[in-house]
Amino acid sequence: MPSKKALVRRPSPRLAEGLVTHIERERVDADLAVEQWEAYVAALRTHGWDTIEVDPADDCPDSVFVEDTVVMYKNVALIARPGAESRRAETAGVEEAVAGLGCSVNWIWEPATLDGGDVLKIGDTVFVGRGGRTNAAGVQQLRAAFEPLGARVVAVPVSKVLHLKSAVTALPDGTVIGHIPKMDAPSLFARFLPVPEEAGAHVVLLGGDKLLMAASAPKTAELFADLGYKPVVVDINEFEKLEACVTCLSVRLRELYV
Ligand SMILES: NC(=O)NCCC[C@H](N)C(=O)O
Repeated sequence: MPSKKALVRRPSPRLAEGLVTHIERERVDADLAVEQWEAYVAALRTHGWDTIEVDPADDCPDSVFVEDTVVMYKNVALIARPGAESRRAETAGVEEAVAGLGCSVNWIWEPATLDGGDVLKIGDTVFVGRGGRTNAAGVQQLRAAFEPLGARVVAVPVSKVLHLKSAVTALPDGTVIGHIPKMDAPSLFARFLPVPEEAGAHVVLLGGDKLLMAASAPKTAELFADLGYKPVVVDINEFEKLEACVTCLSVRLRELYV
């Protein structure tokens, strides 16, 4: 049976010191952030995901954004090398967790940098954002890791947002969704649906027609409901203050046979 496991990582007590690059810093309420994180994890569990907590990395303010530390393709866990130096210590605990789950482990090596938030998989097509966090060597190493396994890696320029998935994700049928003002090259995506809000570009596929979305994208939730999907809405505004979105808070392991 394909797995329905998801990695998550409890917020660091230093969360409020997390990086901000494209937005103004706002005060983060650490207690509220923990409540929001717990509700996010509960939403995954309610929809059938077995959540696995990676050991916390309390000294790493951004460690809750576990998506950036590893990219899954089939049963291979490619350990990222975050573009921000302050985030590099996050990967050790994640490596331990995926190895413990029986994944084959591979690594992005210096001088390459790659953040998991830059990688969007749609079937065997793997889009990778080349931007502030992922460099050209990171794109090359991603290709070298996954193309022999059957992936087609497509590089996408990203300059207006932190990560590729800050601008685009995809619906269950593979339609790419994005907020055009935040995209460099919308024409790269063959089947594309523009959404009216920046946060509307972020969905986590929970299975079937259920889409996990942020409360900050009500118009897009309405649009998706009208298209026959079922939005499952969580408030993650304390994390949004740190330039994060719903995708960043988990890594789904969908192709482990356990
Ligand atoms: N995948 C993501 O979009 N991750 C968000 C990371 C936010 C964090 N403050 C950072 O700048 O690295």
